Amino acid sequence: MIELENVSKIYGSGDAAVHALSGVDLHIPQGRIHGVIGLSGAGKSTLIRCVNLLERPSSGRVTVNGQEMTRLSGPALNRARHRIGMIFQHFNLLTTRTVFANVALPLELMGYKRGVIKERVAPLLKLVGLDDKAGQFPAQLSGGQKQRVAIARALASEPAVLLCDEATSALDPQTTGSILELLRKINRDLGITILLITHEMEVVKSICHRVSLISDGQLVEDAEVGDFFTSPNTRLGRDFLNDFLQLEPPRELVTRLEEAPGEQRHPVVRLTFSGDAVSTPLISRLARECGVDVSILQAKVESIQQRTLGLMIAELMGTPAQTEQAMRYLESHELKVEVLGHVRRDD
Ligand SMILES: Nc1ncnc2c1ncn2[C@@H]1O[C@H](COP(=O)(O)OP(=O)(O)OP(=O)(O)O)[C@@H](O)[C@H]1O
Repeated sequence: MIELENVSKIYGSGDAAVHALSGVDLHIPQGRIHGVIGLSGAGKSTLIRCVNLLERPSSGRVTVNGQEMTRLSGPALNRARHRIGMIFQHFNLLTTRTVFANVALPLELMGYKRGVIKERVAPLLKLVGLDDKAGQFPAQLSGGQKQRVAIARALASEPAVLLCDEATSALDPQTTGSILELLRKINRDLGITILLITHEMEVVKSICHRVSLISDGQLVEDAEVGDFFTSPNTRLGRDFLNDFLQLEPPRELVTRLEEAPGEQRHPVVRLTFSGDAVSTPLISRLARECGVDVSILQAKVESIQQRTLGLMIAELMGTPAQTEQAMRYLESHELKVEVLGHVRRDD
């Protein structure tokens, strides 16, 4: 449905050249919601704009709806773009047009007659919950309502694919939730494939089936959302996850953490666990089987797409041999164990 093969994009040339995308491969089957997440400047906007050729890749191949976009130009490219809707962070509505006229615009440009346009726009406004706002102007709408207009406009040409460029980044959390719910409904009921870019893990967690992580123009991870949230493969992925879960050791403890282990020190660990491990009483078993006491400093359980993810920061109290055995024991039960540092035993 959406296929990027070895796509690169270089802005400028010579010393000023910026390699915004390098050798990106991405395959998104029909009917999926795929998120691309990355830090600012990683290449997210460039990637999504290469899908409908708002940016033409410097090399590589882009295929959407079975059509090789990178071979098209002029009217053929315009026709192919009608099957690809797009929404933006700042909505990009025409301020002098009413809600109805904004949604009608792509149909007017495609040469549809007024009667047909009316027939098409009315159900779209109903779908996005704005059938009572047809005569209003963008300035009279809230941010969430403006994005709903933009979604209706993007759907007017009956696209098979919807591209969302940071579509909720300008919205408050509650409005974000309602826009994500609308996108989920569009995907489910209309079967539209959605590619979205975001810097917010909450967006990925809420609606994406699969996620890619982009860093310096390269895709460094590509995983089902449940897998990404339970065991990211890269340092950057773990940073995104820890940031999202906000499970850091208490500040007071961080100042006392030392890197080196030793006879007089206890390890402080971050434990990540999912599946059966969440409901197994592993902590009490550590005491019984390894002679290690566990002081829980922070803990939380998250539910991510039918999977439960547990996180804990804990101090393991025992001799170095006992705490080492405890960590091996936890790992043998599929827990991920990260040693954050060591604190002095007599602290
Ligand atoms: N038109 C352009 N000309 C030159 N460089 C550009 C252009 N557009 C983007 N870049 C550069 O390409 C790199 C990737 O930019 P891009 O906007 O794709 O990243 P992003 O992940 O979307 O960032 P943000 O989240 O801040 O929007 C950055 O180094 C950026 O400065």
